[in-house]
Amino acid sequence: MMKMHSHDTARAALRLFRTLLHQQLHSVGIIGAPFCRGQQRDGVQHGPDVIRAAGLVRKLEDQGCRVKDYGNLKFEEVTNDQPIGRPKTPRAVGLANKQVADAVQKIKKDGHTCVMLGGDHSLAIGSIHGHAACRPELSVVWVDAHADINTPLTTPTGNIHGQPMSYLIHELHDKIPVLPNFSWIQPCVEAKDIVYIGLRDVDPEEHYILKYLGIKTFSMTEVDRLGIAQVMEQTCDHVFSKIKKPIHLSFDIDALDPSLAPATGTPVTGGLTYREGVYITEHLCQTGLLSAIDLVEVNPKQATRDEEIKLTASVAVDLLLGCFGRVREGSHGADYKIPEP
Ligand SMILES: NC(=[NH2+])NCCC[C@H](N)C(=O)O
Ligand SMILES: [Mn+2]
Ligand SMILES: [Mn+2]
Repeated sequence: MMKMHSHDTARAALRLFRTLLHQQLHSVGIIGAPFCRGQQRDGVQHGPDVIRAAGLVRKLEDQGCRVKDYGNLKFEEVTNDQPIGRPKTPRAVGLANKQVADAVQKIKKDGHTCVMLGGDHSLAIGSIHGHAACRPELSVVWVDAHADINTPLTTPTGNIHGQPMSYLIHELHDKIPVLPNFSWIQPCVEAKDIVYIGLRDVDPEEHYILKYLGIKTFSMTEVDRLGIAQVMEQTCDHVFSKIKKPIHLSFDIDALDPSLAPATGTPVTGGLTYREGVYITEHLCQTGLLSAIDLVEVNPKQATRDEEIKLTASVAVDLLLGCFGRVREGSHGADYKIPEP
C-alpha cells in the first residue's frame, strides 16, 4: 500500500472539499407549472417547455450546479368554473396553486433552491405559500411591469394573475373574500418584507394599496434615477434591515422591455434592459440567500415570429443562470492551472 504523508492527505481532502463546494454550491430543483387560467391568453402554459428547450438544465449543469428537474405538474381541467364576483376561474386557480405550493414545499424540504417555471403569475400564490411553509421569515423581491396586488374587489380585469400578492399579505387579509378552492391560502408575507422593481403599469387601486401599506417600490422612474446598482443596494438594505432572510424572487418576464421579451401576454413598453435584468439576478445571487425563484409569463403564442420565442426564452434562461452563479466577468474552477507545454 502506498504511504501518504499527512500533508498530502490534507491537500487531497482540501481539493475534494473545494470540488464539492464548487459543484454543490447551487443545488437547483425545477418544477414546471403549465397553467394559464390566471389570465385569458392561450399559450402561457407552454412556458416551462419553451424555457427548458432553450437549454436551462444543461447550462445550469455546465456552470457547476446540481440540478434536479421535477418535471411538469399536471393540472386537472376544472369545469363549471364561473366567476365569483370579479375574479375569473377561481376554482382552477385555487386548485392548481395548491399543487404548486405542495411541489415547492417538497423541493425546499429536499434541500434545493426552487425554480418554478410558469405559467401565468397567479402561480406565485402557490409558490410563495409553499416556500413560506418551509421558510416563514422570507422576503419577496417582485420584478414586474405590474404590481399584481389587486384584490378580488379592486381588479379591473378579473384576471387572477393581476392579484396574487393580495392573497399573501397579512395586512390585506380582511379585504379578501373567500373564493372556492382558496380556503387553504393563509397570508404569509408582511408588507415590509416586499420590494418591487420595474413597475410601469400600476392600476390606481393598486397604487393606493402600495402607498397604504408603505411597500418599497422601485418603478422604472427610480431605476432611471438611481441606476440598477443603487436600486439593488437599497433593495438589499430594505429586506435585510433586521435579519438576513431567505429571498423569494418572483420574476415576471414582462419586467424586461418588450424588445427583449416580446413573447408575453401583457407587454409594457419602457422596461428593464437585458443588463439591468441580469444585474438583478447577479446581485441577488451574491447575497447567498436566494431560496426560491419564479420565472413566469413566457407565452410563445404571443410571439409573431419564431425568433421572438427564442429571444424571450434565452433571456429567461440567462436570468436564471445569473441566479445561480453566472457572472459576466467569467469564472474558473478552484484548481485550474495554465497548461504547461
Ligand atoms: N402578471 C401580469 N402580467 N399581470 C398583469 C396585470 C394587469 C392588470 N393590473 C390586472 O389586474 O389585470
Ligand atoms: Mn407583469
Ligand atoms: Mn406579473
